[in-house]
Amino acid sequence: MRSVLNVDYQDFMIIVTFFLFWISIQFGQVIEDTIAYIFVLSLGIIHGANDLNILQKKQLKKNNFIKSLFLYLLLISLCVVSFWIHPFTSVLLFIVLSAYHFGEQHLEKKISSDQWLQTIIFIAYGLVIFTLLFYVNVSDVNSIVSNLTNHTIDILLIEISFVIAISTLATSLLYAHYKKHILHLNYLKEFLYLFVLFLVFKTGTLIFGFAVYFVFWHSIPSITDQIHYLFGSKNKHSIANYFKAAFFYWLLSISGLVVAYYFMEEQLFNAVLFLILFAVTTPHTWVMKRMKE
Ligand SMILES: CC1=C(/C=C/C(C)=C/C=C/C(C)=C/C=O)C(C)(C)CCC1
Repeated sequence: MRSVLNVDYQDFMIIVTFFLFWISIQFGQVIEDTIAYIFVLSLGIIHGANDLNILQKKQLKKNNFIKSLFLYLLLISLCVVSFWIHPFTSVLLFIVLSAYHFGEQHLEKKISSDQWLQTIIFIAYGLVIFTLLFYVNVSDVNSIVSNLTNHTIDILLIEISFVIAISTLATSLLYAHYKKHILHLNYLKEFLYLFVLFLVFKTGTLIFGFAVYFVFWHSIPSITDQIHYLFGSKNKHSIANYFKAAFFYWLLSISGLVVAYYFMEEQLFNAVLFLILFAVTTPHTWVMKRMKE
């Protein structure tokens, strides 16, 4: 039943993505980026706001929760230290980690391989998304990345990564298929999803393209999984409870961002924004992995 729900959602999302593609043709940068920021700052942030509640539910015993909280904070510190030691490497690390996280959300219910093969498939899938997005927006990506790290991502690196990612994805899926590890994967539909996303990436701005994947293909399905995990059902009551529980952390994040935006110079604000994103996504990826175990 859960997988059926999931497939229905993706059929619906392809229509929403077509609509967003239309928006990206009709409107210019200001409207696209405004829409993108509204969605990222609302649903995008909220989808990570219940991490501690999920961790607490997973670790009902108090001692275990404190251990996990410690690990959660340790992961945050590691991100900060890695950015401090070598910002460019930590940007690349962040992209690979995010690729895994996107791949896990999209494919986890469709493939039942062992952990290693799943990890490879998830990273390869996520890297296909990121390399497509970065390839068609390379100059905008580099103005952000160079502002953060004083380095740029060479277009050749993006092309090579795309070829490696897509061929790894194809061969590992073929192998998983041969081993009968594929549960519900419609190759044609998956190809169509990627194609429509590519159109949005190509016609929209970088931030709009990113927001379309991040919010509609990642955050909303993740929120529905989290609601199911936290409250056991996906009715109106559970949805309201989920948003109530997330509200405090969401407000805290938004207030922090507003204060930082007004009090920091642009360059420092960008670095802080990246660092927060990195330092929140890393433990979030770990919490989601634990939730799905
Ligand atoms: C490097 C880079 C980007 C990458 C952002 C990533 C990798 C975000 C991942 C977020 C996740 C996984 C959130 C949690 O669920 C942007 C913003 C596209 C702009 C260009 C530079």
